[in-house]
Amino acid sequence: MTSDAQEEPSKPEADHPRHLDHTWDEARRAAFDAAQPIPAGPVALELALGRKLDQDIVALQDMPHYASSAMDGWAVNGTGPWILVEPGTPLAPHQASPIATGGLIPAGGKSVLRSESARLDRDEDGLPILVTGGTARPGEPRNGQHVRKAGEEASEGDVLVKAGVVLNPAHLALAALAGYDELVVQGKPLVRLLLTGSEVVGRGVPVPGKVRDTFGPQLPAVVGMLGGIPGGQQRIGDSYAEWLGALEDVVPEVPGAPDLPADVVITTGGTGKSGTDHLRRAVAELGGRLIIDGVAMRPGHPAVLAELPDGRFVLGLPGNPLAAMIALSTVGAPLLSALGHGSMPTVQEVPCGTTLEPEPGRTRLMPFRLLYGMASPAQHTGPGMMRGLASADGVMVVPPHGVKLGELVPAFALPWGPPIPAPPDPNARPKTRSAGRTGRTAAKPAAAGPVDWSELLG
Ligand SMILES: Nc1nc2c(c(=O)[nH]1)N[C@H]1C(S)=C(S)[C@@H](COP(=O)(O)OP(=O)(O)OC[C@H]3O[C@@H](n4cnc5c(N)ncnc54)[C@H](O)[C@@H]3O)O[C@H]1N2
Ligand code: MOO
Repeated sequence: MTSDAQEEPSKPEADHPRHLDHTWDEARRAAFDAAQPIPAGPVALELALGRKLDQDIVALQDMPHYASSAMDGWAVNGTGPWILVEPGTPLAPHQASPIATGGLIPAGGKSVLRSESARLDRDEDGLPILVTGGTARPGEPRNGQHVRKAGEEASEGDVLVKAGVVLNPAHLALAALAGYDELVVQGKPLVRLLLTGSEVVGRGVPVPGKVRDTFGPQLPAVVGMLGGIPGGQQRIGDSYAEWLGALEDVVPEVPGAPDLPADVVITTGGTGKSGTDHLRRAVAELGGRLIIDGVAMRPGHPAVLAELPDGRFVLGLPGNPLAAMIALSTVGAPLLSALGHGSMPTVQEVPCGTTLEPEPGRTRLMPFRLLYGMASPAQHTGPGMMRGLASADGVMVVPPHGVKLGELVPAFALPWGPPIPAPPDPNARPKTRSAGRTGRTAAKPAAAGPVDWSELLG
């Protein structure tokens, strides 16, 4: 937030009750525990892609539900020559009527003669008749030939897709074929974005004092990757009235967004404690409760999680771009996972490629790059930067007591990146050299311990 945006009287930090920040682990746990899985419900077919089916898709009737022609040609009864009758009229033996692919086989129709196997002729009285010809093979049309029988794909009541399946495009097509307009799927959180800051511009190269919005282009995608449904974004300036109005409005009019209340509102900016940072005050005025108010970590320290009386969660991400993504990974990922029936996002271990000195009282979240299997802190990872994260392989969770070169350090993968490879098993026996390989020079002696490669990162 810029100082020219200060409309409200300054509220000194002393006005806010002091509390102890959550540790990084506590914050994750608190966010996960605060949420109940969203119950299953019906969603329109076109919105069901990627959702987990909660109720079997059952054939509502035989599929196909009527016998139809598989070819353009003639529906016929019995053997030819056939007398022509109007399409759709019941066919007596030796009668035929024109039919198109997919057309309903008329009563009495036993088979379909393809147009290229048929020829129109005249009988001795000069009346039009249909005879086989062209490409017709002997015996064509056999009984039932080129007829798609009713119930050939499924009988009424058959299970077409079992509950628990994650719906792909073909499932949706199958459900449509079966006549469904909606499917009952497992709950998933709808997430609206409230991007704040009068200095933030949405397009072009910003002039001094203005910054280009980093959240609009990335947050909807990341919300989706973390198991949420992106539900549109609103932009407001820095006044308290705008903050309060936007949080009060349960179903704001946002172009292209669903006409539904959000489960989570993610705000960006305004998490500080100056007079121009309004998140906490707006939450309090709306009768909400703070679940997390600061995390003992860097960056992302001022992250906030609150719950409003109507059940909406408000996740307050700091305005600094990297700090926001770290806060989203720490608090948002467990929250969205819990709301969407998921488990606590995994944290694994990776060998650290450098020594990181202690920093008592806070966990450092450091984007890293893997070099020779070891995590080396990325460059350009100031709270307002994105360059380091953009090329990172994951984020190290460096404990307050630091970590030594070669030690395992907790780490998590990026929502858009591949999993972090498992560290080598220290109990695995070293591979023996093949006895057949002779005449090679001896390998260089291995380094006594791990090597700090972090200087190589540009
Ligand atoms: N006196 C103190 N000042 C600050 C403290 C502190 O403890 N005492 N904490 C710092 C930390 S840490 C962080 S993080 C930020 C939190 O800032 P806010 O959440 O209040 O956000 P703003 O002040 O509105 O903006 C901060 C920064 O981010 C830029 N910004 C905002 N929105 C966007 C966007 N959509 N795209 C790109 N950049 C954005 C904004 O221009 C500011 O530069 O507070 C520190 N200050
Ligand atoms: O969250 Mo702030 O740096 O810790 O940018």
